Amino acid sequence: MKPEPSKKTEPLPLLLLVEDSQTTTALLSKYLGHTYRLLHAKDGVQAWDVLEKNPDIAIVITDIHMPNMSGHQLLVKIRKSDGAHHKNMPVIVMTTAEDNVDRNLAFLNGANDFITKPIDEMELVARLNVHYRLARTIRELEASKKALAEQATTDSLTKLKNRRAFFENGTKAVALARRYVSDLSVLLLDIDHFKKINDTYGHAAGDDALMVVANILLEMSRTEDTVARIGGEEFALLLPDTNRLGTAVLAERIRSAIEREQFIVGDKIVPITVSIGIATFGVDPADSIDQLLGVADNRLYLAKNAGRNRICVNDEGKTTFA
Ligand SMILES: Nc1nc2c(ncn2[C@@H]2O[C@H](COP(=O)(O)OP(=O)(O)OP(=O)(O)O)[C@@H](O)[C@H]2O)c(=O)[nH]1
Repeated sequence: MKPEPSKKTEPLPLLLLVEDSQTTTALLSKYLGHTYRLLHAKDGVQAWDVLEKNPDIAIVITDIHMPNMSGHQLLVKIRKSDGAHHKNMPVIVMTTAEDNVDRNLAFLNGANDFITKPIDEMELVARLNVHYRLARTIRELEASKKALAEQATTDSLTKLKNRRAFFENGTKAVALARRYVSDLSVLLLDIDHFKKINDTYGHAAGDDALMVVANILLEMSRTEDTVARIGGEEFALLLPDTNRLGTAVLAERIRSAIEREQFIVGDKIVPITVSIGIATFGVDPADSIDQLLGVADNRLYLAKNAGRNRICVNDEGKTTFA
């Protein structure tokens, strides 16, 4: 009846027993000591303290009537807590067989199950195991859900945000900038003659070059910016609270940092340069993230046509606002 740990080396799960009677505590310790590592608290107040200090507690079994803080009050506190871990903790209450009022109240307060006193060892272990396994499965499902959501918005090569995440964040950012009349800019960057890097040094070297550019972009941006790879050798930055002057300064800083980077393939230093177009919401004729990126794309095209390795900040092909 042991709760099968998922790996052989995994320690026994941690169980918090909340009980003021020494006799019951001794009995349950005897029943459960082989299958769980036990922590003990004499009332709800102590139990809460132990829970706060031990985030790896996997399951709680609690008496109802205790001094200071009852099992009911403890349950309410657990279910109302901020951390998802406590909130979803399996809690089993101990009641007497005839105590259906307490039992029903415990369920209303968020208990997962109950066990009646006098306690039957087999039943106790079986019920604990069911709830332990269920909670573990839920945790695993939640972790894979989180990982899948992360994957859906991440570029697999550079680990930057992907095109989808850029447009999702961009749509929200445009709505915020419109509502609060705040600054919002985009910066669109394309590696120059990237095909030549691939053709001359191979696809793996091309991938390395993409990583180099990605890392420079991450280093030079703020945490609230979205840095995305939105195409093969095309990157876009979403810059909240950044006006067109600030964006032009950042664009030039990025261009020059990439130009200075010593990108080495084998024993050769391979120069990488980029062309950049920028656009600003509320200044340029754009009502949506698609249109904003469209304006930046036209300017990127102007930068390419003007000879590459340059930024373009307006429709006249200027490189600065000076
Ligand atoms: N290594 C590598 N290459 C890629 C990846 N995605 C797209 N590419 C290549 O990127 C190149 C893009 O070439 P082009 O669109 O002609 O542009 P370019 O050579 O950068 O020329 P300009 O943009 O005009 O300066 C193509 O050779 C694609 O095969 C990738 O993930 N890894």
